[in-house]
Amino acid sequence: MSGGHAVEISDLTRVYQRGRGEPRTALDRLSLTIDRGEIHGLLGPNGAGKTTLCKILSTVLLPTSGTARVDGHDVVTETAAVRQRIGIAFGGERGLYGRLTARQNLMYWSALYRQPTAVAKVRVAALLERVGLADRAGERVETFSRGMKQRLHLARGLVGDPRVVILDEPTVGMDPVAAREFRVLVREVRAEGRTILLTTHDMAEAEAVCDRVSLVDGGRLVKTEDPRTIGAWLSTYERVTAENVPAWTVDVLRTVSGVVDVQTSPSGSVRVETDAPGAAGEVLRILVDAGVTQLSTGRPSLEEVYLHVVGDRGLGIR
Ligand SMILES: Nc1ncnc2c1ncn2[C@@H]1O[C@H](COP(=O)(O)OP(=O)(O)OP(=O)(O)O)[C@@H](O)[C@H]1O
Repeated sequence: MSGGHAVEISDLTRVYQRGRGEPRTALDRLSLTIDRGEIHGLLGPNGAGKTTLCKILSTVLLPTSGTARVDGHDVVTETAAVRQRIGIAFGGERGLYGRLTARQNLMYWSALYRQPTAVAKVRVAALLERVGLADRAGERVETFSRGMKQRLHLARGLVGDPRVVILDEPTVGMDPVAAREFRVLVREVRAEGRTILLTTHDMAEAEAVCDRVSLVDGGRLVKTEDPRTIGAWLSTYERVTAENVPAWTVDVLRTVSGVVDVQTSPSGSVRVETDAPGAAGEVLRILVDAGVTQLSTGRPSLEEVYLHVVGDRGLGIR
């Protein structure tokens, strides 16, 4: 094992140039370090640059400028060393052969890693056990549930015994129980001493599984946070909706500390967003004092909180 961090990204920039069209900057001087044995979340909306970063780290795409190192090895000048150390598992159907069995899929990947068949057989059996698919190993992958396919993806990512595992949107489309089981598995993979980079656009997932989370937007690193901070953001955001609110009360609500947005409709209904503890309580008190009787409170969605944090620029969140 080399010294330093598991992943070191410095001023990484990637510009896509399509024909004569406008160049598109997918990564913009992004710097980030990931410690060994860490589960690092990369959280961002569609088009933030997450997949581009994963592709550069796995040596299938060249950066325009800047550097990235995996386990001390440069992704551009030491591709062979990086490929030996990195495993990648995509979400969805990409890269799995539905008409082959789970075991055959993994044997195929082992062959790509040039593992001798006898060694591969032992390793594949252990991996299928590891991800809870040993009893379904001989079945065609097309019969698998979404969660089972994803566990097979993870096993595929582990075929080369990598130091760093990249999981690109691993739980997209999974039901909540399967997603929770998958996160347990991810933690077990970390417990084996591996480092995990997990991309997601789901704040709750980032909070549930990651040791640290980096928010990316428009190819830039917005900030790296402890996931508990994200949990705190979620719990401080509250929304109050009310009907038949007098106009003068709306003006008062706008002055309350912790109120970040007040939306009104012609019918007299009002929606107030708050981002500080106690602010929603103060809003309710003002409304009740003004004689408003139709009131409700709730929490905004994770996506709305995310947009507030990175700045709402109309980015498409799934
Ligand atoms: N091959 C390409 N040619 C041109 N532009 C591209 C190409 N690949 C990605 N882009 C652009 O680069 C930006 C970042 O894309 P990227 O796929 O890395 O984002 P992402 O965060 O992974 O989003 P998603 O969650 O949708 O996959 C987007 O604006 C995208 O349109």
